[in-house]
Amino acid sequence: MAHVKHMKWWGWGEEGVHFEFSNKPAFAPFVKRALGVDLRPRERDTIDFSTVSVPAPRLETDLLDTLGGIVGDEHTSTDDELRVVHWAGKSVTELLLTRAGDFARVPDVVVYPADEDEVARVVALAVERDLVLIPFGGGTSISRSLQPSPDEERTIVSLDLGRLDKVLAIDETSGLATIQAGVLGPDMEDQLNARGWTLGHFPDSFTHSTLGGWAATRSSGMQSDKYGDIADIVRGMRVVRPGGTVVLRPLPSTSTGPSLREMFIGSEGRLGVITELDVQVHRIAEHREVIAYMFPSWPKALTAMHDIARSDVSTTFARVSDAHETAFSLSTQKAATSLKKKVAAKGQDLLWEVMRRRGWDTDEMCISYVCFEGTKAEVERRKKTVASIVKQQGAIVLGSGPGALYDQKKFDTPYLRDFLLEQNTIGDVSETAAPWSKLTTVHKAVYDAAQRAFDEQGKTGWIMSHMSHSYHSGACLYFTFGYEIGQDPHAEYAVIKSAVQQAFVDAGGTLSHHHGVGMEHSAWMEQDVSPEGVRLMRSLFEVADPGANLNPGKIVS
Ligand SMILES: Cc1cc2nc3c(=O)[nH]c(=O)nc-3n(C[C@H](O)[C@H](O)[C@H](O)COP(=O)(O)OP(=O)(O)OC[C@H]3O[C@@H](n4cnc5c(N)ncnc54)[C@H](O)[C@@H]3O)c2cc1C
Repeated sequence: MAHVKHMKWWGWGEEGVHFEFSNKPAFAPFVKRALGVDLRPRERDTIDFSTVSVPAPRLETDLLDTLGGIVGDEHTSTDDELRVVHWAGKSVTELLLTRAGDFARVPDVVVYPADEDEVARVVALAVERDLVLIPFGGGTSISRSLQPSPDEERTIVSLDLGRLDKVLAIDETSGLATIQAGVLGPDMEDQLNARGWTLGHFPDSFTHSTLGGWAATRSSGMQSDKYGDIADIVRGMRVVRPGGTVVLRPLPSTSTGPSLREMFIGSEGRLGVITELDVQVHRIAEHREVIAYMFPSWPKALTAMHDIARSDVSTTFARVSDAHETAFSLSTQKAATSLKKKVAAKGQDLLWEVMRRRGWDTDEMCISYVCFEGTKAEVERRKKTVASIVKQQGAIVLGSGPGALYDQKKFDTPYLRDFLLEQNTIGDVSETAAPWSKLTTVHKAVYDAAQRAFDEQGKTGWIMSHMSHSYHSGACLYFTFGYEIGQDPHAEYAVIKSAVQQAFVDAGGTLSHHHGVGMEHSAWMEQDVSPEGVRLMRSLFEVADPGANLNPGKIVS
């Protein structure tokens, strides 16, 4: 079998890695206060695969042989657990269905091509035999862009790109790297770092997602302020389609009609299989620091973030949590065990006391992290400018200690959702982007909508948010919400998630800044890009894929 790393079948990340709260004394009281839930110690470390039953593969034996003839028998599989690993991404809906073994339809076979030629032969076979082909990167989709339609009658092939995992070349003069699409984030960074380069693209899902997946979902990483979204980073690509391969050369810019590059970015497997990308890479920064600041209120914090974005200071990221998310962050602090940590904790208590004396309402304070990269001198200069901007809004500089901690913990949070599910509690996220002039309105509209949805269902719910990913004209607002699961998990989730999504578009935001559309968000597409926009997109998919063989039903139904 192909040596490709996969996440656990029942949740996020690696077996044996969990969110742990026993070493975080403020966490259980916080959850009780916010959600009314009494946390229990974790009862199990894994879920036994034999607790679920998987529909038998539906495929003709000659098809398995034919696929084996293309990629090698050892690179095809009809194994139940592997098919379940490939059946869906990691949205809450999918996690609930997976844990319950509620699989309407799973891929019938998983194939692992070794190169573009094998991908092309599998794509041609899919059209010839009328199969459904779903490209699979790391399986981290959070918008149901992998899950097959429940009533799909045809044989479903999951095309796992995991063996296409190499950095092929670096044009060191231009800072352009040619990289295969199936490489996982950490493997790619290792290969680039070994030659002194970085892509600088770090989504929260970085550890388990792939370059091809990022391009196919129009991803954005936490350092997009400096490195850009994936749409800015990708300069060229190769896309295998039923009729041939589209080759877009790496060009800094071009005026050759509507952009095919833009058309493939975000196409979620519906227009072909991305096999290779040319991406802008950067020399690893000489010096990097993340500095934390505390603001007295959300409006002041947002003003400071906007002032940073419109100043001439280049930050790698600038983000700020609202008061609810700040309270959550503080609740996840570990118990102070060493003398050094005890002194730091005492220092924090004293700082809060000083703030109260200054008239701060500590329930309203908002923590912010700003990252600086460059030479030591550049970083010092930028830190000074940002300090003067944030001080105009009354912020206190907390320094690099909390910033370093944030930097280390940034990829741990995804494990929290599985932990909460075990506690019969939903914790999920929805994100948007809006112009600076509308961010406050969007923030309030989402809070109000979520509260109404919680009230409607008699739930004690919690919502929190941060602002990140700044642009000249606006920024992303990222919301996390939670509540205890009741009688009908899917119906309750639909009400709350829909309320949040609808508030985005009603208040002037987009349905998603970086999670993509899939099946989860397609209901809002007409409101996002207009009915005529959806008609145009649908026509494109119909013409580009008349047999609906390529990941049908995603983005627009
Ligand atoms: C906990 C969590 C945190 C997340 N944080 C972020 C974040 O910070 N930023 C962000 O942008 N996203 C984030 N996501 C969403 C997700 O990680 C992204 O959508 C990511 O880009 C998906 O990459 P993947 O390799 O896992 O793709 P997959 O999930 O395997 O596939 C996603 C879609 O892309 C298609 N696809 C994959 N590879 C190819 C290919 N080579 N050619 C054509 N189509 C392809 C698939 O068919 C599918 O439609 C998060 C998700 C989770 C669960």
